[in-house]
Amino acid sequence: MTFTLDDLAALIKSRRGDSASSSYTKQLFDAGVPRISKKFGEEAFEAVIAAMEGDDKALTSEAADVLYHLLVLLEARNVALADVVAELGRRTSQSGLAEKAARGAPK
Ligand SMILES: N=c1c2ncn([C@@H]3O[C@H](COP(=O)(O)OP(=O)(O)OP(=O)(O)O)[C@@H](O)[C@H]3O)c2ncn1[C@@H]1O[C@H](COP(=O)(O)O)[C@@H](O)[C@H]1O
Repeated sequence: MTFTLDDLAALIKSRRGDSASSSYTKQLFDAGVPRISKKFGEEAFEAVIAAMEGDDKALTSEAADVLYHLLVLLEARNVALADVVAELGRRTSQSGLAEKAARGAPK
């Protein structure tokens, strides 16, 4: 079975109401949006460093950290992953229309 970002988002959501303090995710929620945002920024910076150094193994690992912390941040702000994906979908269809217009296709 394939593991998806939706699966991870659901797992993160379930940790929010968890009473187990051993959960890193729960600790992040308890620390609040500023702390989660800072972690997200740090992980993004580490991904940038890995990319600049051409270290693809490290980039893969840091990218996983980035995605995980982004999902925690979205959940903390009650922004649904589905809404982010829908926004990406809108941009894709808009760029599709722009490409057709550039080729002179009728709208
Ligand atoms: N995908 C992740 C994931 N990626 C990264 N991390 C944690 O993010 C942290 C990364 O921060 P750092 O590398 O800076 O490590 P650190 O120094 O310990 O962190 P800080 O002291 O700076 O907070 C580490 O503690 C990692 O364990 C994650 N923690 C959890 N998950 C997922 O969330 C699920 C639930 O985890 P728990 O909430 O811990 O049960 C897990 O099963 C995983 O699927």
